[in-house]
Amino acid sequence: MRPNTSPVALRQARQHLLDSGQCPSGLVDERLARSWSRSMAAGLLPTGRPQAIDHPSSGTLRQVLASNPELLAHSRPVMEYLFEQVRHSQSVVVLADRRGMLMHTLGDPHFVDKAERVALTSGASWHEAHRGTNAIGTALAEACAVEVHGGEHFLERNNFLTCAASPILSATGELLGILDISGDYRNGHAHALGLVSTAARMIENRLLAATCKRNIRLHLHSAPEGIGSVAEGIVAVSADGWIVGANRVALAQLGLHAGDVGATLLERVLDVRMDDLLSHHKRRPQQPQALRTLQGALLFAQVQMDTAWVATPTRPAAAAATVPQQDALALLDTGDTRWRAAADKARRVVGKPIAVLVQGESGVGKEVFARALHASGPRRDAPFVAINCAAIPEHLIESELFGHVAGAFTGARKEGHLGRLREAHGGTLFLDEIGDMPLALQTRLLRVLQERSVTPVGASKAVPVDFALVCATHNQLMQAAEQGRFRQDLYYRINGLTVQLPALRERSDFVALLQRLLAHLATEQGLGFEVQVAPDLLARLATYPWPGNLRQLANVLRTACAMLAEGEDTLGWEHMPDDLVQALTAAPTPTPAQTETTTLPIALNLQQLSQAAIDQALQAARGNMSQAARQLGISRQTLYRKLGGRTTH
Ligand SMILES: Nc1ncnc2c1ncn2[C@@H]1O[C@H](COP(=O)(O)OP(=O)(O)OP(=O)(O)O)[C@@H](O)[C@H]1O
Repeated sequence: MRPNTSPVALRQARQHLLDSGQCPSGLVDERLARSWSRSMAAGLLPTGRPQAIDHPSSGTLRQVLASNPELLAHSRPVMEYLFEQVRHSQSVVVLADRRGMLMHTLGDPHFVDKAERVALTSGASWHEAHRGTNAIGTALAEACAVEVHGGEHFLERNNFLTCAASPILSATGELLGILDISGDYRNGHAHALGLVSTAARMIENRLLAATCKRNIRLHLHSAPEGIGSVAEGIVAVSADGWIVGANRVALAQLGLHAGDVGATLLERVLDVRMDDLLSHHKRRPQQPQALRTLQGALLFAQVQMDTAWVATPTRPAAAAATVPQQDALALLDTGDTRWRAAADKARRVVGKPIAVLVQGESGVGKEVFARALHASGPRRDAPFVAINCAAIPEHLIESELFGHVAGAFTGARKEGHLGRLREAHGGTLFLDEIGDMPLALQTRLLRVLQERSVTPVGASKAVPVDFALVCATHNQLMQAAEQGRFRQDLYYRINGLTVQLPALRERSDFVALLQRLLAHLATEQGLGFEVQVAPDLLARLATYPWPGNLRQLANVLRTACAMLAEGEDTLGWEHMPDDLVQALTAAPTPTPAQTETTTLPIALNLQQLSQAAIDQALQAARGNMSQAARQLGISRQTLYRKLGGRTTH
């Protein structure tokens, strides 16, 4: 496995293996020792036969071939080229799937016993568990290129072979299969490992170009002449700048790992903006651009893209039109600093191709926020399409989102269905409770976001779509992604910018918010006067934890306003629902200041009341902030905020 394992050491190691059934330490390369150990753990004996497994039926083989069409199609021409290089060394060139099953072989294995020839035909398994250490099985197990010579094979019956194999990876780093050269160990090709590794790179590059044909591709090399060679890096980028595919060279050039694909913006690793990259390409399509990686290395880049795709108008006129700006978010701002910070952040990306993820507890106003964001941006005259991923039955989500052609499945609408994603074309798609989307649909959604096109259920052609994406979740998506319940690449994709909306109990603008809600309700219910709240009730409402957040508060106030009798303009305890009254009165006894019923303007009144309540709680808790906050029913942070510049002990 390693050229410097001496024949003597190998012989000793094999003897040890035969005598003791143990893998000797220190005599052979570590990778070989690991592989021998795995072979023994699989129940194989060096002098024994391969693990008895049936040669698969032709149906099973057909299935395996049918599930790897792209891999086979792009491997065949490269295998032919490779075979030409090794023709005189009596070798076969083999392609195996990701489980080690041979899918395609080239060359006549006359160096193999007649009885053994079947082992080198399509359908045979060269998984380590079946045939012990061998280049295909070990390359799969170690996920890297390996060479296995003669006596390094675990089974003695394979000691006449020399094999070199390299994994073939997808554009996103997934292991697709193994390319291998096997021959008689006395005639083995001196450069088999280099050849097979280069050929595997060629297949990977062809696959990348095919699977990412809808994306912008950057061919990278440290010298302009290197572009187009097998040593070039290739990175596929979506229209909004996300890296959606890369070959191994590109990963190394950009300092990335396979796991970063789908989760990294190009401009985070290359010092260039997408607009500049594309405008240079438009002006001088044949001339490579000199770029710097963020580590400072110089790379030349040549852009390639499918012109038919790029020429597709992706943004309808309505969205592109310059309409006077209006700041709908500002209309929701009632002074809370955390809410305002979230709005400021979101405002900066509105109109740009950056997905926004709104996080916050249920009822904090995530959808209201997303609508305001849409209304503040250049797409405001186009649709805002809201989908609650948790509310649609799982079996309907697919057609609901992606649409279907007429009669695509039993129960499908006769006339077909456009699908919510296409309804959002030009506008904003709001995916609420995105964390509840089934995993299979996450994969389809990711594809839509990468390719910017939708294939309706039952349709054969993709339709371009263009929308701004805003997602919302009340749970920790990052955690869900770490636990495998949510696709990490989708998580990074929808999380161009995260904004966290504070829970109502954490907000410092309760009174202003309440006044705005009351003003809104007064208009909604045609009251014709300003609604007040009795100060003792207000003091209680302000310190209540509001588990249902703004939704709960808005509902309570809506019902209360509707209950105001003729001539009444002040909400009191009698207008509150019984369960809320119970919860409010179960809280700590109000301070004397809180029980005052003056008719001072609400804001001033509350300020005085809450300062008095805070002072009293702090006194009772002897300055212990956590205890005081608990008593007041607010968070420690809120208490600190409410104290503002005041010093505490
Ligand atoms: N800024 C606001 N002004 C007035 N009412 C609001 C505001 N934000 C939210 N509400 C009220 O709260 C209700 C819930 O808001 P929204 O649906 O946006 O919350 P959400 O965080 O998306 O909830 P969920 O997580 O349950 O989907 C709204 O229907 C509205 O009555």
